[in-house]
Amino acid sequence: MSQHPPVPFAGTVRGAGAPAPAVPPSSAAPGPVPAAAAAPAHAADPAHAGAAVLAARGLTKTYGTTTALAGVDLTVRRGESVAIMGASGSGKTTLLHCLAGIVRPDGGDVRLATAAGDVVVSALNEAGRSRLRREQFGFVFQEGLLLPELTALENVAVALMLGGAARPAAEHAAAGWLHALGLAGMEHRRIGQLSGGQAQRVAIARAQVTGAPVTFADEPTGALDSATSAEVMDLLLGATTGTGRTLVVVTHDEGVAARCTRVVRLRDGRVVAEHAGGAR
Ligand SMILES: Nc1ncnc2c1ncn2[C@@H]1O[C@H](COP(=O)(O)OP(=O)(O)OP(=O)(O)O)[C@@H](O)[C@H]1O
Repeated sequence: MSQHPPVPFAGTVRGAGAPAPAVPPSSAAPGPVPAAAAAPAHAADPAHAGAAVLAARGLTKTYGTTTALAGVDLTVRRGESVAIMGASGSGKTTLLHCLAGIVRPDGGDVRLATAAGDVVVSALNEAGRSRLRREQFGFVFQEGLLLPELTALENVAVALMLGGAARPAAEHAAAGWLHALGLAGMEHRRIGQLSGGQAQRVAIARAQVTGAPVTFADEPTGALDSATSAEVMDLLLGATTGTGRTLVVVTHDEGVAARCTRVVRLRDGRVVAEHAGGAR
């Protein structure tokens, strides 16, 4: 994993307008619910439930002489939580990065269904993929994506501000998510002043505040103890599939996979098994 340079929020391409802040899940603790907030219309639309949101066909990726992906087909449906598992080096992170438009595959393609029509993610240039990542995807990684010099509130609000939202509206929406995820009172702490589990909650809030239909998580609980890990997974699932959105999670943890609706197992860059997870 350390060899990847994931920078999901890099780039300065601006969308046509500010993204609408998403509403925290209603089951979460009451809080200052963001005004005029709504997830994208298609995110929880029953008419779209179960429809393919991401489809990868024949994905290949090599690094020098190392084959990371050797022809992967994978369809992810709206509202699913898909766990990608496999031994170290089997290609999990590379697959996640290809699906999310962080790296371009050498061969095959990735298609994303959006409200505006299908997008061939793998055919976009870096600017297009950067914009897509900002508008369509949320990211919860084990490390490195929260900005340590910013507060929890600023880290969440920046996801909206990168899309053009005004600071007050972005901070209002961010506060709603932080409150919903149990971080009321910690809004103004810097990331280094939070525990690992609290920092992951900030990452979840940032991934959800834009209403992104698909969230990608890479070992989101890898650095957490088992009790905190269960809490973070509860919150991550509640914020994504709990509101009709979609989660793709790379994990070594069978406990995390058991919470998902589907498990995909990789070996040597190929899908070798696929089965329902415990959540189905
Ligand atoms: N940027 C890179 N440069 C060179 N080789 C790479 C790069 N990224 C990944 N690889 C190689 O591609 C293969 C797949 O890596 P990947 O990180 O996708 O595996 P993984 O299943 O996520 O592993 P882990 O569980 O250890 O994170 C590995 O052999 C890895 O060393």
